[in-house]
Amino acid sequence: LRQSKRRSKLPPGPGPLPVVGNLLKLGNKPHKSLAELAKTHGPIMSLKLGQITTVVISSSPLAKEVLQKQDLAFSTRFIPNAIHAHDHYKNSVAFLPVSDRWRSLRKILNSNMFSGSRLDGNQNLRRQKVEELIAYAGKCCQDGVAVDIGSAALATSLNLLSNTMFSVDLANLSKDSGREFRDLIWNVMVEAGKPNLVDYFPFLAKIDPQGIRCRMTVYFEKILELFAGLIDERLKSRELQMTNIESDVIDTLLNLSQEIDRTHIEHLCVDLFVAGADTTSSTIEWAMAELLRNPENLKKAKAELEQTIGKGKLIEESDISQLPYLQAIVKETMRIHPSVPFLLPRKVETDVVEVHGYTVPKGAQVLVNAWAIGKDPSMWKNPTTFMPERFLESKVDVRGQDFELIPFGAGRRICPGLPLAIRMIPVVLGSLLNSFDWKIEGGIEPEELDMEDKFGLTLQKAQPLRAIPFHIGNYLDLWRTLLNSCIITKNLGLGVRAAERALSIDADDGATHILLTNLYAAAGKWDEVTRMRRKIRELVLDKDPGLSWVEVMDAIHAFSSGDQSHPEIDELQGELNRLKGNMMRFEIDEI
Ligand code: HEM
Repeated sequence: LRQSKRRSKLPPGPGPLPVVGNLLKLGNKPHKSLAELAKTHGPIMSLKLGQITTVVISSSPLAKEVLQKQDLAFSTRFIPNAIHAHDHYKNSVAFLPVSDRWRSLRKILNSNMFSGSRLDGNQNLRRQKVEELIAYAGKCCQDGVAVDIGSAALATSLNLLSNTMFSVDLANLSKDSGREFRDLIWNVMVEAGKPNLVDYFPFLAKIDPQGIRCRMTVYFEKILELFAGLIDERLKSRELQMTNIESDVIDTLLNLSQEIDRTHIEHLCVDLFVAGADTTSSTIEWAMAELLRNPENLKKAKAELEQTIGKGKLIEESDISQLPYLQAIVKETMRIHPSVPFLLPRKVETDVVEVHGYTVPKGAQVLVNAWAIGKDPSMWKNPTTFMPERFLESKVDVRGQDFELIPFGAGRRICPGLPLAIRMIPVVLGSLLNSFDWKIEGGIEPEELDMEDKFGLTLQKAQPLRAIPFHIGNYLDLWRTLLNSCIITKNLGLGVRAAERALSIDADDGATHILLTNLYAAAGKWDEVTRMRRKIRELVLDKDPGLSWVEVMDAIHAFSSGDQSHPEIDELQGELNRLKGNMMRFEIDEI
C-alpha cells in the first residue's frame, strides 16, 4: 500500500509494458516522441525506460523550477555506462557530482579558460583557423566543388579548441590526412549517442552486450595518450625554457599544479573536445542550412556583414557585438536545433523531491527537453518557422536566464564553454557568409533542402549539408551576357530564363531589369515592358539610386527597331524627362 501510494505521486505518464517499460515509445527521435507524449501527459511526466524511472520536463516554468529553484537537488548527473570507460566519470567535470573537486574544476574553467579577458587574450590563436577554413572554401570555389559544411566546421572547431588549448592543430581540413583525431572524437560521439541497453538494464553492465563501453575504452585510451604526449612535450619545452607560445590553456593549467593534477587535466581535455567541438560545428551547419533554405534571411545577414564589416572580410570576435542580425540567426538556430536536446541528463540523489505537486523519486533520471521548450507555441509565435527577426526586439538570450531558450542548460551545471561557443559560432558563420555566396549542391532548390535531424549525443543534420561556394559577380555577369545575346537574337524564351537565373542571385539587380526591358521591347511584349518600367522606377527610387537612366535610354533605342509609335515609348521618355533634373551633368552629356 505504501508503495502504491508513493507511486501515485509520480508525475503522470504512459502506462509501461512489462520489462521494457516505455522504451519502445522513444523511437529513433526521442526528442520528438517525448514532446508528443508531453502534449497528452503534461509538462512533467514520468516514464519507465527499462528499469530506470525517467522524469521528462517539457515547459519553461518547470525547467526553471528544476534547473534554478531546486538546482542543487537536480545537479547530479545520470552517468551513461559508456562513460565508465577509463573511469572517465570519476575525473570528468561533466559527470562528477557537485562536490569540492567539481567546484574546483569549474572554477578553473571559468576563471582561467573562459573568462572574457582570457578569451580576448588568446583570440589570435583562433583567428588563423578561420582564415584557413576560408582558404579551404576558396579552393573549393575555384574548383567549383561543394564543401561538406558540417565536416569542415568540425575540423575547424577542433582546431579552434586545440589551438586555444595546446597551440597546435589536431585536425586537418582536407579529407585524406590527419583525420585520425577527428575520427576519434567523432567515434566517441557516435558511441556515447547510441541507445545503450545497459543504461536501461544496469544488471547487464558486466556483459556490455552492445560492446559500447569496450569500444569507448579503446577510443578514450587513444585520446588520453595523445593529450599525455602533448602535455609531456610542453613540460619539456617549459623545462628548457623553449616555449615562446602565447599563454594557452595547457600552460595555464600546468601553472595551477596545486589545484589540478595531471589525470584531471587529461580528462578535462577529453571533456572539452567531446563537449565543445561537435556542438559548435553542428550549430554552424544548421545555421547555414537554415539560411540556404531561407534566402531572404541570408540576404539580410549578408547585407549586415557588408555594411558593418565590408564585403569579403573575416569577422573578428570584437565585431560580434555590432552584428545583431548575425547574433539573432545563431539564437534562432539554437532555438530550433539545440545541439543537446535533453541537456546532459540529471539524476536525483535526494530522498524526496517535489516538483509541481509530484514526487521525483530518488535515483530517477531527469531529462529537460530543451528541443520541445524551444518550440512551445505558448512561448513562441510560429514556433517552427525560422525567423531570426524575433530576437531583434527581444531580450531573450541563451545564457541560462530565459528558460524558454536553454540550449546551454542553466543553473550551476550550465555549459561552461558558452562564452567560447558564442564567439566561435558567429565568427565562423559570419566569415563563411561574408566571403562567398553559397548554392546547395545538386541544383536543389532552397525549399527542397532536407532538414531532417538525427538523434545522437548531439542533434545532427541527417543529410550532411553540401554547398558550393561561389562569387556572385561572375555568375551574374554570365547570365547578363547571355541575356544580352538573347536581345540581339530576339530569343525571348532563353533570355527570360537567363534573366530569371540572374534575378535568383540578386532579385534587385538593376542591370538585369534594364536588359530584360530591352528584351521585351525587342520582342514587342509591351505589357511586360510596362511592368518592367514600373519595377525599374521602384528600384531607382527606392532601392538602387545608382542605377543609371542612361541605360534606360539604351532600352529606348532598342525599342526603336520595333514599334516606334507605341505609347509605352512615351511613358519611358517621360520617366527619363522627370529624372533629367536630378542627373549629373556628365550623364546628360553622355545621352
Ligand atoms: C553550441 C555549443 C554548445 C552547446 C549547445 C553546449 C551545450 C551544453 C549543455 C546543454 C550542457 C549541459 C548543461 C546542463 O546540464 O544544464 C553542456 C555542458 C558542458 N559543456 Fe557545453 N555546449 C556547447 C559548447 C561547449 C564548448 C565550446 C565547451 C568547451 C570547450 C563545452 C564544455 C562543456 C562542459 C565541460 C560541460 C559539462 C559541465 C558540467 O557538467 O558541469 N561546451 N554543454
